[in-house]
Amino acid sequence: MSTSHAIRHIRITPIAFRDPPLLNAAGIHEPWALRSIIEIETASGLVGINESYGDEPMLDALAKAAPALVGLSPWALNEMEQRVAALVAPPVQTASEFLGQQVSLAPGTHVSKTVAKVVSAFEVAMLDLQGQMANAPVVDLLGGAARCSVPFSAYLFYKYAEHAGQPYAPDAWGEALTPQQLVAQAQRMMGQYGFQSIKLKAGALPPDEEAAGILALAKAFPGLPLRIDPNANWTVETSLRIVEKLRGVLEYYEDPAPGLDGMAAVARACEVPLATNMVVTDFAEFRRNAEMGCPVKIVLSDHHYWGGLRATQRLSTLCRTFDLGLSMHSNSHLGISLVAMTHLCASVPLLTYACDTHYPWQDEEVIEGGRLQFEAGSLRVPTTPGLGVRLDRHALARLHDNYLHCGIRNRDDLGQMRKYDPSFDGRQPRF
Ligand SMILES: O=C([O-])[C@@H](O)[C@@H](O)[C@H](O)[C@@H](O)C(=O)[O-]
Ligand SMILES: [Mg+2]
Repeated sequence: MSTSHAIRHIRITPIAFRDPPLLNAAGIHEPWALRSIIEIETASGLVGINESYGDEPMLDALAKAAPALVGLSPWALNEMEQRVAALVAPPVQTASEFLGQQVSLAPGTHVSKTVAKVVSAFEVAMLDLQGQMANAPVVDLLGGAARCSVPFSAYLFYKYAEHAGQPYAPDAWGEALTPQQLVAQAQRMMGQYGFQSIKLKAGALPPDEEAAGILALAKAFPGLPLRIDPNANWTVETSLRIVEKLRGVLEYYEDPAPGLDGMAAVARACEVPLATNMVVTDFAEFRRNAEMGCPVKIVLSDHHYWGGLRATQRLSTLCRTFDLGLSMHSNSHLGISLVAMTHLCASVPLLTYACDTHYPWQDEEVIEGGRLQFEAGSLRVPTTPGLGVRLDRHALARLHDNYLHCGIRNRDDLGQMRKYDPSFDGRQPRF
């Protein structure tokens, strides 16, 4: 075997895993959630792994960018970023070309977001390789642990008992459409994971019903920090009316109204700090929030689309400079994403709130040893080299087979909701 650690081969494997019928502002989760598993292999036979989005545009972008890595050292993250940007982004136009066209190449547009996602997908796998080579956990490559475990929050959803068409047996969580069912869901999740704070995904039922849900949770879990996230499905007026009902109860108010202007209008009349994973999603949007006097006070980052673990560390420095809070957003994911997030959060001194995770909603895994174990709502930061988790190849083959047969290639919560209610129009803000 060669002693060179140059990157020789990149494998991208799309997978699908069971996902419950969770309601949100867009509609409802489909029976299968998609992810991609990234493997970067060196000439010496080491394999660095990662997990990212698995929709078709992401798979196309990963495939387009993968050749850029061949021959690179796993340490060459800056070079990787440049090569990926050159392959995924179109060539930069001159000012005169730009002025003559109706196109926007400003940061924050679709292309720069795609570059950030691809860079992140490769960066984490390269950090995993670096850790194996240096015999150090990823958190040490990021400057060392500021905490030895990372707190997560219970992430509650309104949900149906089963998927339309019943593609497999119903999940164990049952229906949650009333305050009582929501409290039962929370009790079950807290009992299993020991979380110390609660987030409710809102924007699905009429807002007063969702406010009643939060008030029932406040009564059932006195003193526990609570958050609500309607994903911008409420008007400014509704947002202000509901936050008044929830006076004294919320830790923060996540994306109540659409757009940074909508959030600013809510912020002007509301004392609860606003958090977002919708209107500050890249550095250009961060700048706009700062220029507006920071109506958003808490940035919910996500290394999968902010450009990786190091980019999120840079974001944390900015948050500290502007006196903003920082925590983490989540989508349906498995253990590799969770462990990458854990290394990152351990390395960021400024982590002001427990992070989101969809993990309790998944019952499948792609890593050896099965599901990661929480202690009192927190995950211990691995101390073994790299990410500290390895691919279970049998599980990978099974989840890839799910992908081949599930028939889903892009997430479509709106289309899925129309299977239950053909008149559902997905209009936003709906309330
Ligand atoms: O999984 C969902 O339904 C969530 O609504 C997700 O898509 C959001 O991106 C996310 O969890 C959020 O906090 O907005
Ligand atoms: Mg959110």
